[in-house]
Amino acid sequence: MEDGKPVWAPHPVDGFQLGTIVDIGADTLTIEPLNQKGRTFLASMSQVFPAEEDVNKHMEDNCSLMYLNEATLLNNVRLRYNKDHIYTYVANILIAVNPYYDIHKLYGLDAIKTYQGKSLGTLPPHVYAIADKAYRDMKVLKMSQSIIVSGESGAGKTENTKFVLRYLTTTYGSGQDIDERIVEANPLLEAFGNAKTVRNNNSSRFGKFVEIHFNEKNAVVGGFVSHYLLEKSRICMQSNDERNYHIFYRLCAGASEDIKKRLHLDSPDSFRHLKAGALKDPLLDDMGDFNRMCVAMKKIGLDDTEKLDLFRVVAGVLHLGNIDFEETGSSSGGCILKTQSGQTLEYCADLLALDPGDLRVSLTTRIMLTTAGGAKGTVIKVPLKVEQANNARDALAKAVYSRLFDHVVKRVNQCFPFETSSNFIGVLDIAGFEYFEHNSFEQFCINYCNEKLQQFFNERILKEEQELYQREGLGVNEVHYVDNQDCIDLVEAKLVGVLDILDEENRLPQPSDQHFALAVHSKHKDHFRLTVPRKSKLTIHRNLRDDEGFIIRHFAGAVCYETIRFVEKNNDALHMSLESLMSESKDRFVRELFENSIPNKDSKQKAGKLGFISVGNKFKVRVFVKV
Ligand SMILES: Nc1ncnc2c1ncn2[C@@H]1O[C@H](COP(=O)(O)OP(=O)(O)OP(=O)(O)O)[C@@H](O)[C@H]1O
Repeated sequence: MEDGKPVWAPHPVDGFQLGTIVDIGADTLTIEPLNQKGRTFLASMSQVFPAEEDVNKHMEDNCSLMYLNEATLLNNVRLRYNKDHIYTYVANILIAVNPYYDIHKLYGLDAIKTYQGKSLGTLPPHVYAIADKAYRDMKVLKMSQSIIVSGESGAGKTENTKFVLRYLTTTYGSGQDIDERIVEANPLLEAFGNAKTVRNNNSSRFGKFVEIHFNEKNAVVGGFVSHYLLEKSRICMQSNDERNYHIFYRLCAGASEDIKKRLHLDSPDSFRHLKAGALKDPLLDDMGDFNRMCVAMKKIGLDDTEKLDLFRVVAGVLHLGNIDFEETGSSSGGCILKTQSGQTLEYCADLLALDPGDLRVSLTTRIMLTTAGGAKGTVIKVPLKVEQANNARDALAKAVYSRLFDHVVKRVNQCFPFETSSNFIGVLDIAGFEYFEHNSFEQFCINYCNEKLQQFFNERILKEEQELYQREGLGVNEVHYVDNQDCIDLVEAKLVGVLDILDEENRLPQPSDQHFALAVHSKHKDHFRLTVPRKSKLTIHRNLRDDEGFIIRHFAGAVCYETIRFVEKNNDALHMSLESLMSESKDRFVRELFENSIPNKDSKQKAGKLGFISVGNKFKVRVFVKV
């Protein structure tokens, strides 16, 4: 940095501001802002960066900047964004800024044609250029390729994923309607897996990996979607200004009178699972979206019966949520259904083809199998308290809806079948690093996933590239980066990793979130990456006790996780009575949703308690085996 030349110095709102250095201290610099002469301030040396000669000139590739640092990168991206150039490269990585409006001709057919077969960098940065590079690499290297799309909620991940899919299927499709089906599958997935949140009114509440498969001639032959960690808590609870999954409101708004009658549907404010959140959003047109969704369903080959099956289960989940319980007042201490819930129970039983009596019993009692003594294997019905029955009702609603979502994904996959394929291009659309005021199990899994992606990035971009520079004797200065293996081990190591500690807790006769949090602290007392909430910089977290949470120092920052409900959220198993109730539904569609879900009978009898299916470990295996 030279005297008198502009530099970028920290700014509380804009990130950085231009100024000149007027004095140099031991570790600080005195800066005079260019637009506020005479109002100097001190800035730490490590936060002041050299600015480009011409701060108004932008580059298509950040690597072409004379000085590449955080401030010049941000300025370059901002200059370009202001001119509607939302894409910028950093070598072969693409940065995209969400414009929140349709930029004229940016994605049309002409643009698709322009990018076909063109090397990266020969045309303005574009998501199509990345898609084409993946295709050409697949063809030349004869190897499957993957594109990772990452960013915070609302950044534009899903939209860009869709552009990649559209580009590949339009450009390298086989001309059959399979190409169209791959694109048309999105509205269906979004109807069941997206919701309005405070950050995005069409937020994907699940991660997905979409594979486009190609034959030996490198033409599209089919596709396959894998999904990860649908946010189940949303089914029974939303914050004031958020909503449940789109399908619930669309069905209430758009179904014909006949269907509404058959499904006993009313307005959203008559359902407990909807009325806690925002019922409407001025930017969402539930009725129009319902009609568009039906068109998409038809295009991907769903007939009226299949459509009605989906709607029936959605309605069943809504009615289930309206069932209320009250204490019996008897010495058994159990509960019964409130009288006014009788009709709702009938509706629910009708829609899910269950025996109303069995549903009533399954919601208010829990079946236990004895494991010892003379009466080994005897069935005992344990009455549930009101709170336990509420939990059982909600657990059932979540289980039914998430099985339905699994089914939707499975059904979508049947729309673009392929027998064999030579290679695929995969697009991973998964939430970026998350840090809210309250962070729970979902944030924990997402941030663990991002920690793994960061490691992949470190290895692939920083380590391997630098090794290449060294081999070729380029004499490029070494770029230092923080190895995050210790953080990954903290989460996934066998037995002592947080995921295994949590599984261990779930297997205890009386698992508790508090015991789990304490076990995490005791197993990692002096771990650099882990500490207790009272060490947080934020008061809100400092108020948590040691048995209520932990802080993990991630690559992107420290996050305080509140461990309340970690144990519950980590268990995908339903109480045995509810599980068997569903798998004995008189309706084939409902029955099949619960097929293969009953854990091995012997293991259950051995355990003599509720089966356990680990959500955390399922997530760990599924995300990283695929990518
Ligand atoms: N390239 C784009 N052009 C125009 N609008 C866009 C573009 N990218 C995103 N948007 C707008 O921003 C909204 C949010 O984008 P998107 O749903 O892709 O975000 P996301 O990163 O996938 O968020 P989440 O993680 O919450 O699912 C879109 O519904 C769309 O209205």
